[in-house]
Amino acid sequence: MAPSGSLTEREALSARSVPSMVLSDGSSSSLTPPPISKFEVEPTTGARRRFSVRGNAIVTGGAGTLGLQACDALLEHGLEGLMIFDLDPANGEQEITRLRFKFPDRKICTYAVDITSEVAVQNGIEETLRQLGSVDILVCFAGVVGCVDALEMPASQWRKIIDINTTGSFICAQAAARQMVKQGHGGSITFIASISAHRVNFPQPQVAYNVSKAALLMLKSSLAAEWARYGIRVNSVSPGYMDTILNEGEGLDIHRRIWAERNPSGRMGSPPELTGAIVLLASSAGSYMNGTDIIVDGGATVF
Ligand SMILES: NC(=O)c1ccc[n+]([C@@H]2O[C@H](COP(=O)([O-])OP(=O)(O)OC[C@H]3O[C@@H](n4cnc5c(N)ncnc54)[C@H](O)[C@@H]3O)[C@@H](O)[C@H]2O)c1
Ligand SMILES: OC[C@@H](O)C(O)[C@H](O)CO
Repeated sequence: MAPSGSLTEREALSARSVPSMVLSDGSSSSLTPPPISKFEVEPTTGARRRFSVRGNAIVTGGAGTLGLQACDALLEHGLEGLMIFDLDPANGEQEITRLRFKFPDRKICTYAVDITSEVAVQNGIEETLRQLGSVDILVCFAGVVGCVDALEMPASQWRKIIDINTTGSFICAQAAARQMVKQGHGGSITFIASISAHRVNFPQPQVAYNVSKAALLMLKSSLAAEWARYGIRVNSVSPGYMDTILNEGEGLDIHRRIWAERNPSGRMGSPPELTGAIVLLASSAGSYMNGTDIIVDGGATVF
């Protein structure tokens, strides 16, 4: 507790002296710091839990394997309300019911939405506001993969992968950020890229997927630069090969062995192992993280 008459930490931060910058024409300009999100604890406040997640989140692809794990972890760390956007939320019905039992005091909603449609995403934002009252966090898991030799790939398949993984993530980020700007207390946006954004996959050909995820890294940096003035942080997480349905199926057994062998950790990742990075970026512990990418791959990209 601050002694009487002294400034509280937030007051001190708002009242901190604004540095003066001398411009090239000799005049001077004041640098106005962007607002600190009301959901983020100021860096020097030690008493509060640094990894607590506050406010309401939209998780796209939240009915998928990694998205569901992330929802669980965000709720575990204090998330107040959750809206899952997914093409088919029914796919995750059993797990979503389990989350409702595990966190009976939180509001957990779903909305069937194709993230490539601006109208559908905007309708989803409005439904989120009706159900939860605000949009403070967005995590974009919705994505698809396609393993096709580049010489054989029809342009329609290329377009579909780019449209969902890259353009769909942009549409969601733009709609959420517009709402965050209106609310006036910032927010956190996290894209799910991949090690495929950093390295070409081996042995499977995935040109469109690799390009779609690499584009997300530049999208993240560009939006981080544009939206920091509103207190909105934009980051990404790049998972390596995780043990999920996306990486199961006919012919993938040999791939799975190769992916494990080419990894210094000697194995694929388990879905909960991705959640630390997601919670960090959404929580007050990540309050100075903006425009960054966190690789969670067991070391696959060191080679
Ligand atoms: N599993 C991995 O090893 C791995 C590695 C790196 C990156 N990733 C990325 O993580 C994300 C999630 O992967 P996952 O393994 O959980 O896959 P998943 O298939 O289990 O989940 C993806 C979810 O996205 C939804 N979706 C697809 N298209 C959509 C659209 N147009 N609109 C709304 N929702 C849509 C699906 O219905 C599904 O629920 C993907 O973006 C994927 O590229 C996964
Ligand atoms: O790079 C790994 C992932 O992005 C993805 O799971 C994989 O490439 C799908 O086959």
